[in-house]
Amino acid sequence: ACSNHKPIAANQPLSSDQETLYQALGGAPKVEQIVDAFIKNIAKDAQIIGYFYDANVDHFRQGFIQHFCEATDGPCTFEGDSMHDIHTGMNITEGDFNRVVELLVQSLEQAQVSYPLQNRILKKLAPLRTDIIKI
Ligand code: HEM
Repeated sequence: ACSNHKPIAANQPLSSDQETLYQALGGAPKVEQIVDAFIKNIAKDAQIIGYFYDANVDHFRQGFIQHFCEATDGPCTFEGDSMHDIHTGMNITEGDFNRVVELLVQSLEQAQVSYPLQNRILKKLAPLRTDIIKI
């Protein structure tokens, strides 16, 4: 009886209209796929790679995954410093910010994220612009 019912995990909402962006994307495996593609795209980009010259890639990967998870309403809390504190001092230009967003969009394409979900992600990240670029 009831074998047609999907089991409901304790941490999931009961109906799909409560689905978070994180869940719609496909959760942790998809976020990791996106972030790994993003890191490769940064590594290949002559305009941006210089910013990461002294960065610890494993630390960046963990932090970016956690931040992305929280930003998409996933079950995570970003434990790092504020976006402003992390990026201030890097003197990031508007053009370089835009380029990083482009590299992120490329990563979303590579991970086969649909356009509607891409737009929902960009909407979450757009407000961070003023925290990240140099004033
Ligand atoms: C929406 C845009 C962005 C988001 C959401 C974002 C988010 C993050 C996060 C979560 C971290 C890791 C913090 C940690 O756990 O320590 C980080 C680090 C970093 N970000 Fe961004 N970032 C953005 C844009 C940029 C841009 C435009 C640049 C440069 C052009 C940049 C350069 C860096 C660098 C170099 C680090 C590594 C710092 C280090 O570990 O030494 N970020 N960012």
